[in-house]
Formats: sequence, C-alpha cells, structure tokens
Amino acid sequence: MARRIKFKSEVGRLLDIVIHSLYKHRDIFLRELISNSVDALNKLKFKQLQGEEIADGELEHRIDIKVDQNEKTIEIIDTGIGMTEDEIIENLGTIAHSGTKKFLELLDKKDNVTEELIGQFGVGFYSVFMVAEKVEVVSKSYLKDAYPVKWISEGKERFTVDTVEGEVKRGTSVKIYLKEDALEFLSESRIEAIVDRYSKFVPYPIYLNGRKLKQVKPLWLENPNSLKKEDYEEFYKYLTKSELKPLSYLHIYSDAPVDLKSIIYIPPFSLVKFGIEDDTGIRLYNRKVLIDEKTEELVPDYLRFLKGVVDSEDIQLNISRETIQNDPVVLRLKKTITSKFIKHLKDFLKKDRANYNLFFDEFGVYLKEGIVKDYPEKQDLAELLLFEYTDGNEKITLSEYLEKTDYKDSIYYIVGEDRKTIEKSPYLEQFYQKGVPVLILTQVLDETVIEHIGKFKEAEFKLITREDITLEKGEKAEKTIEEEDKKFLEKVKEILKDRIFDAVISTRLVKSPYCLVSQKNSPSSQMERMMNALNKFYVPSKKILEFNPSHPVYKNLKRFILNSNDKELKETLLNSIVDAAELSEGFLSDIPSSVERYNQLIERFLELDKK
Ligand SMILES: Nc1ncnc2c1ncn2[C@@H]1O[C@H](COP(=O)(O)OP(=O)(O)OP(=O)(O)O)[C@@H](O)[C@H]1O
Repeated sequence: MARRIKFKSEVGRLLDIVIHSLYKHRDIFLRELISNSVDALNKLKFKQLQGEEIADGELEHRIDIKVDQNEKTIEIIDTGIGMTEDEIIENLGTIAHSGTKKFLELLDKKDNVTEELIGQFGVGFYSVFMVAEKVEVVSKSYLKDAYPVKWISEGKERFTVDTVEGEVKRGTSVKIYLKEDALEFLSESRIEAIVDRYSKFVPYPIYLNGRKLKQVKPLWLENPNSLKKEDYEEFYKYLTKSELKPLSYLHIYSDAPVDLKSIIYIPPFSLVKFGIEDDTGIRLYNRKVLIDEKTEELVPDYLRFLKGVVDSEDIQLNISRETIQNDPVVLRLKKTITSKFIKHLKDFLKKDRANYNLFFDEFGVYLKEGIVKDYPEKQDLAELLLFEYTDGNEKITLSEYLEKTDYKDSIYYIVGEDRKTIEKSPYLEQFYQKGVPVLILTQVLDETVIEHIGKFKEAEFKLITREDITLEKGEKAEKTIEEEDKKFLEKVKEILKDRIFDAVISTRLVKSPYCLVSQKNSPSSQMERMMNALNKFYVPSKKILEFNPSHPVYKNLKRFILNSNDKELKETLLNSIVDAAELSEGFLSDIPSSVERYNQLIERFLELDKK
C-alpha cells in the first residue's frame, strides 16, 4: 500500500531554494546523482571485500544512464548498495547529510557567501528538482531478504513510498521526468559532455543507452611524468565538486619502503575561515577501493586543510575508525606524506613565490600552529614562514632575513599593532642608521611562534624593545656615565618609582630623546597587554626608561631636575615623558592622568609667557 509522507521542514526549504535556481549550472544534478551512485557502489564493494553476504552478488559494478525521448525521461541506474524502505524514507525525506545542513546555515549567514562557495557544497539528491517535474526512485538493498521500494515525489510538500511488483535487482534507479524547460538534457551529446566535465574520474564504468562512455583511469595511479597540470586541476574539481583550481599539488608515486600513490592538493582558500567545516579532506583507498572518505590521520593536525587521495595496498581493508589512529601502516604513510609535503612546500616557496605568498596569507597560520604545538618538524616549518620587515614591502623568510644582515647571529624583531606606528618608533633608529633589517610582527601569535622556534640556524631572536639591545660593539657599547648623570638617573628613578623599573643612559637612540624598554626576558608590551586582558590579575612588568645623552632635551632636563626646587613640576614633567614614551609604542596606560598632566604643563607654559 502506498504511503504519503511529508518532507521534514528543512527539506522543504532546501527544495524551494533549489527549484528557484540556486545553481548557475543546472547540469550539476547529473554530477550529484552519479556521485550518489559512486558512493553506493563504493559501500557495496567494501562490504563484499569484507566478506558480507550480498544479494545479486554476480552483478557488475556499473552506472547506466538511459535517455528516453518519447517519455522525456532520464534514468540513472546503479548496482550499488541500495536502500531498504526505512532507509529510503530516512535518506530522501530528511537532510541527513551534515554538509547540506551547513549549507543551509551558510545561507542564513548570507555575508561572504559567493556562488563558488555554494558550489562547494552540492545539495546532493535534491538538486534533481532543478530539472525534474517528477522523480521516481526504485531501490533494492543489498541485504538478502530486502524487498524493492519505490519513492515518488514532485518536489512539493509530500512524497510517496510504495512496494514494487515484479523482479528488481539490487541497486537504485532514479528516473527523472524532465520539466518542459529542461528538455535540452534529452540530448545524448549533452549528457556525454556533462559526464566528461564532472564525472570522468568516476571509478566505475558509465554507460549511456548501453554505450560505454570514455573515462579516465584513477589519476593517482598514473605515472606523474605522463600527466599535465590541467589533468591535476580537472581531478581537483572532480574531488571537491567545485569549479576552483588548487593553489598547488604534489603527486607521490612510490612502491617502497611503503606502497604509496597519492595526490595532495592545497586548496585556494580555507573554508574554515567562513566558520564552515570542510567536507572534502583526504580520501583513503586500497587499490582503488575507497576505505574512508575523509581521513584525518594521514597528515598531522596542522595540515588539516589539505585535500586529495592516498592509495596504499599496505592498508588493511578492515581498518576501522578506532584502529586507524594507531595503525602502523597509517603512521608510516603519515610520516612519508608529511616529509614529502614539507619538501614540496620548500620547492613551492623557491619556484613560485607569487602563489606561495597567496598560500601563506591563507594557510600560514596553520604552519605556525605546527610550530607552537612543537611538532618534531618545527624547524622545517620555521623555514617556510614569511615575515614583514623594515626594509621592504614584500614578506621575507628567516633565511632571506639572514642574507640581508651583517649581524648573522641575531634575528631582530619588533612587535606592535600596526606597521605605521612601529616604523616610526625610536627603537628602530639605530637599525635604520646601520642598515640592519628588523622583522615586524603584528600578530600576537607571532611572538609565541618565535619563542617556540628558539634558535634559527644558530641565530638568536632578539626583541628590540628589550634592554641591552645595541648594535654597538666593544667600547662603544659601554656607557660612560659621569657622576652628574648618575645623580640625575637616581633622581628620576626616585620620582618615577611607581612607574618604572630603572632609568639608564641609552646606546640605541639616535634621534629621539628617550624611550621605554622592557626588562630582559619579559614579553613584549603587546603580549603583556593581551595577558592582562585575559587575566586581570596579570600585572605587566615595569619598564626601563632610557635617555639619549646626545639629545639637547637630555642636558636641559638634567639641569632642571638637579637644580629646580619645583617638586610638582618635576613630577609632572617626568611623568609626561613616560606618557610620551608609551605613546610612541602606540599605547597609553592611563589616559585621564596623562591628559591632566599635559594640561598642567600647558598652563605652566602660558604663565611663563605672561611674565
Ligand atoms: N543511488 C543511491 N544509492 C543508495 N543510496 C543513495 C543513493 N542516492 C542517495 N542515497 C542515499 O540518500 C542520502 C542522501 O543523498 P544526498 O545526495 O542528498 O546526500 P549525500 O550524498 O549524503 O551528500 P552530498 O551529495 O551532499 O555529498 C545518501 O547519503 C544516501 O544514503
């Protein structure tokens, strides 16, 4: 007896979107149906290899497309795993697929949603209603005692499920009664072109009205020397069901020490950035048998943005989610893939800098994560990082930095919120004067990354806002301090004891009269502010106030501090100096008090003028 069942409300919504032409290309419906057939055949093959009992075991694994001009129908038939009555109601009546749910969420967000991004999802089976007036699905499960079922829908509120009379073999057929405006799909050459475009890598034969269509061998099993860039790009589109091109790819083709045939792709952008989990990852095969659709264990966590296929005949077919993580073959594959991929990135960096820059902008943060999490290959990852620096607008690697400096044992860096403020800061004066480049870090994470790298090729990282950073060598690095200077510095320290840790004579300043520097080993001011924001009990360490002894302000200030009896003015003046030094770092710790001090100074100046 036929049953009429209502679609779940979310399906209703999806159908509405699909029917009102979500896609630019309506022909995508065929890709989606063939892809479902491939999934069904993959699942069946897997069950067979595991020795399960299968109905109609002798059937060839294949996909048939039948076009009927009189009926105005297209039928897609597979000999896959099939569906039972319960399964067909569940699978075609609700949105089980998490990717499709995410797709709906994405539509809710609206901003940033581009046609391309939508294309990344594929709304699966329901896309058939872009071209169908009515759809009839007949399916028979692989289970021995399953009976065939028929599902019919016109893409409206309800669908019908019924049993089928007569003999039906295992698998699924989807019959589409085309809409009047979609009759173009009755053309065989059109269908052939669509299969060629979207489905030529399908690992099962596809027949069109009984004629076998031309297909391509799984690309990863081909010798890389026989393949062109376009082949890899086509395969990427097939894998990701998108129209995008990868940023880069790597083909690994080796038999020993472990059998490994793999194509790994760097996608053009990160879906995660849009708050969406990516459904395509790395597929695991054993001699073309799909074992897992998205295997996270084949690359370290920080390379989770990669896509592609890995095929190895050393993998056990009965490997499960639980055992995969500690499987010795998987671990060996992971090690090989990781080291080959890192080598690939080094080549990518050397040979195609423009695209590498794009890669780094998009995925550099993942490499940094690998360093911060102390993966064994972190020194290799460090070689792949790009940094902004003072002498140019393009970003450079740490090796390139070392080539540009005469101080080979040090990699100088400065941390700040924006490049403009940093470039004008007093800490850089001596570096500009001596032509020594300094890395500019504008992301808080970068400072942590540097700490985790530790040393790079014998060079130490030096934060230039810390004390004792001088480019002077030998005698010049020694500060000659007269008795009078000592007295002045003592006085300054006494007056500012709540705000500074020490007051000293500087060897780093060229043009500026003074600056604040951090104590040895303490984090940058940016890092301290972040720590303070996260934990209000974190007390930032006090700074050291450095004076430039050859600046005219210094001599006059010294005279005034040592000789004047105006205690209040001395306090206001010195505190304002600290305020100004803070400002040149791009930050003021206590805005109301400093404004008050500036106003006091203005008042005093105007009084002087009156006299
Ligand atoms: N030819 C088929 N054979 C067996 N089961 C099928 C077939 N077509 C669809 N299904 C079942 O219906 C479900 C829903 O299909 P649908 O195409 O909407 O989503 P999906 O294939 O899971 O995801 P997507 O196509 O978005 O990757 C499938 O997961 C599958 O269980």
